[in-house]
Amino acid sequence: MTLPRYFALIPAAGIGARIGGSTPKQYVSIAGKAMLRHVLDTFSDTVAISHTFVVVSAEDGYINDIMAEPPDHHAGITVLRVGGPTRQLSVLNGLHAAREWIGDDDWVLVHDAARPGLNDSLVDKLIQTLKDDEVGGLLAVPVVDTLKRMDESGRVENTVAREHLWAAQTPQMFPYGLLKKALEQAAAVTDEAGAIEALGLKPKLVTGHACNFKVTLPEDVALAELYLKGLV
Ligand SMILES: Nc1ccn([C@@H]2O[C@H](COP(=O)(O)OP(=O)(O)OP(=O)(O)O)[C@@H](O)[C@H]2O)c(=O)n1
Ligand SMILES: C[C@](O)(CO)[C@H](O)COP(=O)(O)O
Repeated sequence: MTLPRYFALIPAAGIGARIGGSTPKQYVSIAGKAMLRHVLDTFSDTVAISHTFVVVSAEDGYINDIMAEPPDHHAGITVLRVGGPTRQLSVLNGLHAAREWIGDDDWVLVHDAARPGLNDSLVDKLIQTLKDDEVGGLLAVPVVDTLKRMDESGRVENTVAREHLWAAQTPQMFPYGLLKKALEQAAAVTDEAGAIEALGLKPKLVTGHACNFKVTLPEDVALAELYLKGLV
């Protein structure tokens, strides 16, 4: 019996509209290197990860420079120029493109290139927690703020009960065959777990960390810099 392997798949085909700027967000330099490079190095440094697939747009003009940078430990990385119009389609296109290398029972860890603060300890924690799980799961953090729903005039509609509410992070880790089927069948979802839930399954929540936040808005770059320089 062969043991399941663990593959990383990095959707990195966005344009970073909310952060602005001329450079796609995943290539913005933070603490001396591009966000995507931080992510690729984390998975390269994670012993359990057999190989990493990074999904970029067909016209991406940055990835070749990233892959050319030393140290040359990019042997375990394959660039897939199959990015789609949505994150969901970029991930699904990547799964299809990688089908020769990944078995249905192998695990796929999908991680946003926009979360450069991920570290190998969090990846190992996710793998160790889920490796015998029937479904898979995701890193997430419990909501600690009181949540308000806004009405059309910009005022509070109501307060949303925050008990049992968690903010999803990535990686989100599922068996290749299940994940591919779920994403093929799902209507528009903003994360892999949503597609799995649509099958009637319940992904497991694994506590992540604030350092693994998604760089989305301009002010997020400075915070990511602090984390990646070890200043917080
Ligand atoms: N069509 C898309 C859209 C997003 N992503 C990736 O999905 C991750 C999370 O998406 P997000 O933070 O929304 O990035 P962008 O879509 O680039 O940002 P924005 O929504 O502000 O344009 C990012 O690594 C992004 O590159 C992708 O691969 N393909
Ligand atoms: C996958 C994700 O990071 C989980 O919180 C989030 O859904 C991505 O959303 P985005 O709008 O594509 O950044």
